[in-house]
Amino acid sequence: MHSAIDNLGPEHLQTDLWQSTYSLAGEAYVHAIVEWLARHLRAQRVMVARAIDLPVTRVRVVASTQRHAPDSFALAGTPCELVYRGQRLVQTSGLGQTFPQLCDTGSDSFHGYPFLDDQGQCYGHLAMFFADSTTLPDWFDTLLEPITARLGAELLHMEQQTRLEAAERQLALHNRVLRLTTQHTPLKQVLDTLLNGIEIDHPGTLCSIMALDRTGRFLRLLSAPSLPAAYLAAIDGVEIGPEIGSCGAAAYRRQRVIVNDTLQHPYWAASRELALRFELHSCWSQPILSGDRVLGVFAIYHHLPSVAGANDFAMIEHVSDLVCQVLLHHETMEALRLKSEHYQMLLRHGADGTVVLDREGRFLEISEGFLKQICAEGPEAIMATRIWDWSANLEPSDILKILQSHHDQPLIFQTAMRHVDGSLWDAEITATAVEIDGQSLIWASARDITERKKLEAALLREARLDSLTGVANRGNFLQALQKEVTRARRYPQPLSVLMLDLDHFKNVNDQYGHSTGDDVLRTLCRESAPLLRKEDLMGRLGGEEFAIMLPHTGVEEAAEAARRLLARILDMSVQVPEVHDRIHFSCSIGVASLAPEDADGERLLARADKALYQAKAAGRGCVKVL
Ligand SMILES: Nc1nc2c(ncn2[C@@H]2O[C@H](COP(=O)(O)OP(=O)(O)OP(=O)(O)O)[C@@H](O)[C@H]2O)c(=O)[nH]1
Repeated sequence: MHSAIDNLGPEHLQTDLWQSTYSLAGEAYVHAIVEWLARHLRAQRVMVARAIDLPVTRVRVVASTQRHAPDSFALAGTPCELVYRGQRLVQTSGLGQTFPQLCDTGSDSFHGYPFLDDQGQCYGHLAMFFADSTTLPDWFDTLLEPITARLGAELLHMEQQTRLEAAERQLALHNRVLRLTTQHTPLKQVLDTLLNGIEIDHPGTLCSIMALDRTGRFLRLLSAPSLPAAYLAAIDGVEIGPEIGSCGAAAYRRQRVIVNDTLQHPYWAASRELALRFELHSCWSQPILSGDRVLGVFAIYHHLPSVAGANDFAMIEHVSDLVCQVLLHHETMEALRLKSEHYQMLLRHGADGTVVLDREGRFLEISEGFLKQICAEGPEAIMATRIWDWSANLEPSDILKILQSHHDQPLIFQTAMRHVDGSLWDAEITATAVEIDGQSLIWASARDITERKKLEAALLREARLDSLTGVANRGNFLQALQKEVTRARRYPQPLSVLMLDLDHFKNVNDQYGHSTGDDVLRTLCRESAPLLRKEDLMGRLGGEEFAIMLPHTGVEEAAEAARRLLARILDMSVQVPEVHDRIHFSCSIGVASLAPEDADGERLLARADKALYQAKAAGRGCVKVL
């Protein structure tokens, strides 16, 4: 059967076409042509479509006379598939037999016209379906030629327009994501924004981003705004491997893994149930790489099996590059944040007090530890002071010298510091020159060494004193005597020494016990002390033998002092616990004064010892002078 236009002349049609479309362009023109053809040819269905991607497997319907026509359809098994080989296709009858999937449509005849680009590649087509077998007259082909050329041009223009708009949207999204990233927006929010934008721009897609964890073995979910929560729970923490789904495999292989049909692909063998349950029939995964390092995986899912084309690959690569930048930025910021938190923690909670000072001694930072050390309640009042307000023994000029000197190594020194109430504490200061933000500053830590100092002093004292009696020990006494001999010679000044030895002390020990003997030694020293001047020094030379150094004292004076001391000693007594009685004791004393022939202190001491020997020989309990 011929078509309805046989009754209309080409001139009439040409005029009608011009009237129907002269003011139209773009999509409106395409729609008008489709309607015009359907009306005049009494076609069952007229449609214009364009290729979605290359190679062409699906086409998008741009205009159709069929109500509720799908947005797009797969070419396989349709007469349109043949048009995309680049040639006009006319089947005047028997369409249902040639293309069984069209049986139900009631179409018997098909006329298809390809739109070809410069390389002869078909990028769109015009299709007309007729319920009856239909042949179009040759003159109609001539009439149609400029129409198909214009349709093709409009399609190209629309395509460019669409691409331009998509590129603008992509750029806007890209900028938005980067802006959010630099504004320190939480990572999930940045990635959600990106994936939402992609899903709006690519209807039917569901996106996800997963990060490879520290072990490099497991993927952790970062963002997937549209995928079902139960599915996400199932894949969060998935281990990577050469054939573990799309994402696990992409991360492991460091290559894009495109699974067009999850129910068929071997990588999804173990997850088929999951894919079925959530109707996820395709999954394209792209590893997010920074050099050799895998940061994570970007994935796009579809509810239908979907073949990825060149445009999809370009988009996937663009998105994963962007995500890579976002993740690296986040990683850097996170590392900085941690570092700064560690420093703040050290500054706040370190046992040592820490301050940051400028080179003029002003406080820039004060740690909790330092506030505790100076017993201050808060930093406010302290910030207004200068570091030397807290030093007890350094002048501001000394401190300025330290602050302004250029030292490569930390400067460590001990100094006395003040508490807020003015009392003192000992500090060991470590001052380090640091460069912060281009400014040359001093980072100083103060350790409270008050207790350590006390301990050191006690140890020093112990090392110089006799542990039983508390008077100077032999070494300390001899050292002091030697010093005094030197001084007495230089100025010159008299100097005398008493040698003192308890009489029959062995008997005390034997009779009353060693502890009573100790008590006698302690009593002797303790009760002799008030008789000595500040500059005098008593020392225990050993056992029950003592010496007393009397600076600025001549022999007569010394003998007098010895006699006074002896009289006092004879009065001394100690309690003997067992006998409930006190016992007395006596001693002998030898006196010698520094003479020109005394080579040193020991020599002087030897002469006093000689005098002591004489006192013992003279019956004890007396003073002898040499
Ligand atoms: N309790 C006590 N006894 C000491 C200590 N050091 C030495 N002695 C005793 O002092 C006594 C000294 O005895 P001797 O050297 O015989 O002298 P002495 O008995 O005092 O006799 P003369 O010096 O000759 O009067 C000994 O019994 C020592 O054990 C001490 O730290 N504590």
